[in-house]
Amino acid sequence: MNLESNYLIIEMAQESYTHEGTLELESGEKLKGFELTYTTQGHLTTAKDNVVWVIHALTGDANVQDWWGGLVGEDKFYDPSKHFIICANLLGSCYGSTNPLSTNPGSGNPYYYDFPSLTTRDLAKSLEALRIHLGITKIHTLIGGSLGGQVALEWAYLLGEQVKNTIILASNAKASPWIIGFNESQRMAIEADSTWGELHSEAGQKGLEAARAIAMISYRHPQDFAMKQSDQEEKLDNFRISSYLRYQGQKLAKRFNAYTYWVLSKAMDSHDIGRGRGGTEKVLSEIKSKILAIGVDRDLLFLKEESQFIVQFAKKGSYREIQSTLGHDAFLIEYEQLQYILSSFYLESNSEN
Ligand SMILES: CC(=O)SCCNC(=O)CCNC(=O)[C@H](O)C(C)(C)COP(=O)(O)OP(=O)(O)OC[C@H]1O[C@@H](n2cnc3c(N)ncnc32)[C@H](O)[C@@H]1OP(=O)(O)O
Ligand SMILES: N[C@@H](CCO)C(=O)O
Repeated sequence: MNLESNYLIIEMAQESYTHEGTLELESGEKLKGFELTYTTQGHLTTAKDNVVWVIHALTGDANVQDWWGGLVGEDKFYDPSKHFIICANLLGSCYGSTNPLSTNPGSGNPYYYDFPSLTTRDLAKSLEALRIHLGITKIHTLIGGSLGGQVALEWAYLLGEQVKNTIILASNAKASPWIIGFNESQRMAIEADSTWGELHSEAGQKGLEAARAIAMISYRHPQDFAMKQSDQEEKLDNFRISSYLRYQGQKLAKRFNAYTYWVLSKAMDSHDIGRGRGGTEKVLSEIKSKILAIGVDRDLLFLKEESQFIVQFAKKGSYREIQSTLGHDAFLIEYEQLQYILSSFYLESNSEN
């Protein structure tokens, strides 16, 4: 794609990047080539200073407007008439990038259970390969929530001066035992599915439904369920929340697979920006970009204190908070607050320059 073109691209373009070389993974395993599907919107200025790179969460994809439409799009906060917006489907994810159902060049069959384990550092490394391929030398804003925030923080460390603003929503610098515990219980649900271990794309799908139901409890706050899922009539069984969680499980299983869920939830567990680099505090203090960490007051999964911890050690860090009964998922839904927080951050940031 020609990033220098003066032709104004407002429409979203979806492309695929093929990395021919071997990706050396943190585990010591190697991925012999990989593909990343990515989208771009808007056009790069001559000064190449308007790149907004968005990183999706666990089950998101490269079509950022589909899942963050209140923030990205025409006349929205990140507007393609001003910004050059890039979003790539994460390595391991099933929305067009190399994942466990892709063909293993070693065997000619899908990887299935032989797909290598990935860390957030590996995910950042694969995005770095795409950045180099696109010739992007400066990222104005790198932004992501949850798993996307973890990958963004990792990448911000690697990028050094090449990123100006890093915005981390409902995320952390190191996976907590609480998060790993939730993910482990979800993987146990997948393992308990008798089809898990079979060699086909549908293996573990019922387990995935249960995994999503468990996850939904961690993505929302009890107040949200009390408001939306309380039964009006007196009941002994068939509660509204039960139907909600079952529905959410089925909804995910229709668009996702258990293999990718396994790989990306493991990547989330692996997250520790300090590993092998002298510790979390040291690494946070070495990140060159400004960091805005946005916590959610009632996030029960990624606690707001974990966001506050990031800015406590970052050299140029600030913290803002979303107030929401939604809990963790608020970063995907509370657009008004997000716009206010982002506007005030850029205003403050620009006045310092
Ligand atoms: C191809 C793709 O989809 S790409 C990937 C899209 N997803 C992502 O990018 C990940 C990020 N997004 C998300 O996680 C989610 O979309 C969120 C958090 C933003 C919103 O979640 P939602 O499920 O839409 O919201 P919510 O929790 O309010 O649930 C609403 C759904 O539950 C249903 N529902 C609500 N209560 C009940 C109940 N008691 N029983 C059964 N169903 C119920 C609603 O009818 C609605 O169904 P619908 O999604 O078919 O319209
Ligand atoms: N609701 C998000 C996960 C929480 O970050 C998703 O499905 O990707």
